[in-house]
Amino acid sequence: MEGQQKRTIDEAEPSLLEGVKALIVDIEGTTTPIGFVKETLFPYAEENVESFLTKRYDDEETQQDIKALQELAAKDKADGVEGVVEIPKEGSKEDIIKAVVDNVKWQMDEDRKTTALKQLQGHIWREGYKTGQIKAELFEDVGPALQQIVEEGVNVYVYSSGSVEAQKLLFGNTEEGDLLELFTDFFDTTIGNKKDSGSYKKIVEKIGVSPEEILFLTDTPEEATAASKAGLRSALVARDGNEELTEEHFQNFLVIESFGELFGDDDDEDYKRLEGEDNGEVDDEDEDEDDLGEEEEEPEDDEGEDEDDA
Ligand SMILES: CSCCC(=O)C(=O)COP(=O)(O)O
Ligand SMILES: [Mg+2]
Repeated sequence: MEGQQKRTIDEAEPSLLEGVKALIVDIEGTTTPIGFVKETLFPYAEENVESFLTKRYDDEETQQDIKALQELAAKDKADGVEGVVEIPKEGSKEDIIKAVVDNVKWQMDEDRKTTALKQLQGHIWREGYKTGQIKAELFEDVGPALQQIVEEGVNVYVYSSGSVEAQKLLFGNTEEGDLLELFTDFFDTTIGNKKDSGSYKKIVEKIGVSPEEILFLTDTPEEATAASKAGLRSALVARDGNEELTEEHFQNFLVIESFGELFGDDDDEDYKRLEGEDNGEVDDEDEDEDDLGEEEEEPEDDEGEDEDDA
């Protein structure tokens, strides 16, 4: 971000959460490193899709996943989508599985965010989380910040292209433990595309507060634009490993590098306590960095105002 005109939140500014009743967070690139999604989740789905389909072919859930992928492939073909891998509606189990696997690999190569692909991926990941092969990574500021936000009475929601089941698996199996209790509800592309403002209008109706009382955090400018068009507040999250934001994005949106920047002066210190930040002035003898659930003692001297560390 060197040389870019960043509209940061300086210490004199009020909390970005001022007047916010609901916070909606994106996952990939916002709460979770893109590297974890691309280097752990996606390879797991790709490597296991064939064995998963073979083992679970007759399950009702798998048959629904296959049907959704068949319908999508037929639609892609009719729409003239380049490179689409067709899936026959009928055929032997082996032929169908082969076509589905090829279609899934093609969609994943294109990083498509289709509901049909995302549903199947979630079902494949379930096994990986259950066996402990997958543990979800979060940026270190996320858990403590969300806990603080919930304690302040703000409801927290997720809106991701990953299926609701995949979202719950992720937040239920993080390296910091099960964080599901922090979230009020989850939304995925069954409500609509994340780049379509209509999706945010539907989410506003479901949440039941006015759009201007909702803050949406995402790494994707087109999603922030769509949310803003629906009347929500939105901010971009710039993380290591994310696509570079342009000068225009910095002009049009507030950009944060850590959820710690959401807090104003008043509650910043509470957040830092939860995060377990050691500024050299805290007696941390009994501190447990991983424990998001317990109150910790007040720092003896809390005048230090460190910058965030994203
Ligand atoms: C449970 S999220 C898995 C990651 C994923 O499949 C994805 O497409 C994430 O997209 P996002 O909308 O969270 O950026
Ligand atoms: Mg994202």
